[in-house]
Amino acid sequence: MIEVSALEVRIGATVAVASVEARFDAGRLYGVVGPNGSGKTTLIRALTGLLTPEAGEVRVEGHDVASLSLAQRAARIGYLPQERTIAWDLSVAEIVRLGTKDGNEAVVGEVLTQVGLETLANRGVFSLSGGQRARALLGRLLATRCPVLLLDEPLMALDPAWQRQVLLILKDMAARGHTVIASLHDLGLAAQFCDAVCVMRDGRVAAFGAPEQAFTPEVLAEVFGLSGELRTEAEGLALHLAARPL
Ligand SMILES: Nc1ncnc2c1ncn2[C@@H]1O[C@H](COP(=O)(O)OP(=O)(O)OP(=O)(O)O)[C@@H](O)[C@H]1O
Repeated sequence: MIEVSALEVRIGATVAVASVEARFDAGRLYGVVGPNGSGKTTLIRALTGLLTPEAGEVRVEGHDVASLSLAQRAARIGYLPQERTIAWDLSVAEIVRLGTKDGNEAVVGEVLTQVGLETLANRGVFSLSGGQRARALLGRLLATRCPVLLLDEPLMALDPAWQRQVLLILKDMAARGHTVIASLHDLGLAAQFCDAVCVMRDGRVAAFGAPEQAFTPEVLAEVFGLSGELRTEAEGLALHLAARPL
């Protein structure tokens, strides 16, 4: 569980996150959404403790994240950064193994299957496609088995089937009791898969709650500049957006 109170983060002269109050419960998948520059990455980095806030507090599993050592944070928080950089040409299995605490081969095998890379386990990551590399890094995160999983744009570079597959994996991790928070740009997928969404606008939380409560026509218009509505259909929630931005 993560509790955020009165959080303000400045980057240089920019107030990137302001007055954020939020609670992210274990066992749920949260989507952090918002236009470019609205503060999603900054919020996620503040939740990891990598950014020191100007004001406010982030409590992870009951502990002020700022008071935790790096090792204590690493035991509690798994983080997939937006930059998918890998410095060395390790094999896919070695990348996933880096996420485990003790090189647990059963976990490595399970995760390789989850991210669909079991047949590429021995391939060097430099020879992978962009989406395969993204899935290898996701595998490293999943292998941590940390109670809190923070993912910055985990669907970036993935094809439509894998975007859905990854959201199903994240839902499954939430069902296993993890607190899962992912920044997402696809509002339709966020509505379909997330238990709750945190809508960011200019560094502030514009709406927070179940997709059907947060994605109102007003929020879609005012925050995203889009005309649309969320409908409940046989398949679940479906977001219908007009082709043209407002
Ligand atoms: N290193 C930096 N120096 C100055 N300003 C920054 C820096 N990093 C971020 N910002 C500013 O902080 C604000 C929030 O940025 P952030 O990256 O958190 O947005 P975001 O919602 O993740 O955007 P995107 O959807 O484009 O990834 C923006 O106004 C951005 O320009």
